[in-house]
Parts: sequence; C-alpha cells; structure tokens
Amino acid sequence: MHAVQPIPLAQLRGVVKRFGAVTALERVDLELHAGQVLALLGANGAGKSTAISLLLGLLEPHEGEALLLGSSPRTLAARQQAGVMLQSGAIADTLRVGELLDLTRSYYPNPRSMEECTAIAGLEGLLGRRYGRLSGGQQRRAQLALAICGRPRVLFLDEPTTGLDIEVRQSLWRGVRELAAGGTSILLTTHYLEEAEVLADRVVVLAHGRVVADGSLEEVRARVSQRRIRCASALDPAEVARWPGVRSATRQDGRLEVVTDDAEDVARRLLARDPGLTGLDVSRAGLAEAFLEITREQPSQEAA
Ligand SMILES: Nc1ncnc2c1ncn2[C@@H]1O[C@H](COP(=O)(O)OP(=O)(O)OP(=O)(O)O)[C@@H](O)[C@H]1O
Repeated sequence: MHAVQPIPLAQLRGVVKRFGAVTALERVDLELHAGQVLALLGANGAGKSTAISLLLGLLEPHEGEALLLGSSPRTLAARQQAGVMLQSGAIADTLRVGELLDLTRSYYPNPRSMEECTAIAGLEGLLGRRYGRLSGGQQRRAQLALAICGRPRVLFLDEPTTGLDIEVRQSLWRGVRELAAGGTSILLTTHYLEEAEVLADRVVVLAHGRVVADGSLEEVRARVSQRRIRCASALDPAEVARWPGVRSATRQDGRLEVVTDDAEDVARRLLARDPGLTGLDVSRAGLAEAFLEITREQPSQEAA
C-alpha cells in the first residue's frame, strides 16, 4: 500500500512563463509543504516575483500549472487561506492602520484579533496613524499585519525586508518566526542570505528562471566543497593566496582568512610554515558562498 502524500500548500509544476522574448521561468517545479518556511533565493531578475505571482493567480503560466492548496489560485477558497505581502501593494494611504486592519479582518471568516496582529507584526502605538504617513519600516509592519490577519495557512512574503535597517528586519523576523512556530507555512523571497539562514528550513535557488538548488539549508551548503580557515598568523595573505587549492586569502580584523577546497592540506601547510600560528578555526562555507558558487555555474540565457 502506498502512503498518501499530503497535497503541497503551494506548487508549481513544470511551469514556463515568458514575457515577450524573456523567459522568466523555464520548467520550474516548486513545492511548499505544511509547516515549512521556504526561502526562494536568486539574483535580480531570477524569476522569484514571477513565481509568487503565478502561485497567487496574478499571472497565468504558458506551460505547466500553478496550484494553491491543490486548486487553481484563482478560487476564492484557496485565496482565503493565503496571506500575501508583495513588494508593491496598493494600500489606501489616507486610512489609519487600525481602520485598514479592521476592514481587512472583516473579509475573513475567522480573523486574528487586533491584539494578536499588533503583537506579531510589532505595530504597537501605530494603529491610530495614517498609513501614508508611516516610515518604510512601519509600512512593512502594517503590511505584515494585513497579510496575517485572515489567519492564513500559507503566507507569501516577497522581499519582506528589502531596504530596511537591521533592527526593523530583526523585528519582522521575530514575527515571521512566531507565525512559523504557530504552524503557518511560509514562502519568502529574499536577496539577503542571512534572512534565509535565520528563517528558512528549505531553500530553492533560482538562476535565470531555472531551479539550480532545492533542499535544506544544510544540503545546499553541502553542495559547496569550500571551507573557510581562520587563524592568527603572521603569514602574508598574498603568498598564501598562491598556494594550490586556495581560492582566496585575506586579512580580516587582524586574522588570516583562507577559503579553500582542500582544508586539510592547507591547514597542514599553514601550521608547517608558521610555528607561531594560533586560534585555528575551520568552518564550512555559509549560504552566501554556496549561493554564489551554484549561481556562477549557470550561464545566462543570453550567454548560452
Ligand atoms: N510584467 C513583465 N513584463 C516584462 N518582463 C517581465 C515582467 N515581469 C518580470 N519580467 C522579467 O522576467 C524576469 C524575472 O523577473 P522577476 O521580477 O520574477 O525576478 P525577481 O527574481 O523577482 O527579481 P528581483 O529580485 O529584482 O525582484 C526578468 O527578466 C524581468 O525583467
């Protein structure tokens, strides 16, 4: 007997999307399952927003299909269970945040309370303010409150923290983590690898409209053989950079930092060349290096 596979909350199956001569997505498969926080990563123009728009039924694929809770994203039942924070949302500037939230809550059968929305989105003290007069970070918080007030099962966040300072980003991250802990499934797009590392348990990397990596953070990191060696050493980084197997060698905050594909050999050589070396630390490359390496392997359409 076969185990019944749960239906993905959001799914792209073999999707092709073109804008004139530009192929924004080329046979993309993507699945968001219950309880997951999935980060969709990619450089500018990789196709992230297009993927979200298809999952929300704002665009139609040329080939393949986009499904939200197993149905067309255009059905009301599916849309009512999805919350959305897009890069540019048309929100009435003159209404106060509390009025906007009340209005939006009224569209849903079982909305979150004002208090809960306010606490998750960090909107304390802002309910009486007009939306158009809020700062960029405050507007993002209000948008998050509007996106979650219908108690969505699945939440789409398109670059939720782009352009925000680190304090506001961290406050939004707290809200997103709280939602995830409460069982909301989340698909977020981001340029900030740090954001994916903090929030996501799965990562899909898009490059020129194709999926080039799909897995847990650990799996995507493991695609990269590079290790980073840090130590206190008087060796000249320019000399170390010429050793076999060394990709780069620099001095960072007074410490020698070496990125290499061959950590053991390079560590042995460092110790042999500098008997005074201390504080040796070897770590796996972060998501940033993995991302760069994976996307570098992909030629662009134009170059292909
Ligand atoms: N409405 C449109 N008309 C024409 N081309 C479009 C349209 N929307 C997207 N594109 C093109 O499709 C490709 C993918 O764009 P998309 O906005 O999905 O990328 P993205 O990964 O979200 O980028 P960014 O990080 O800059 O937001 C780009 O080449 C873009 O120029």
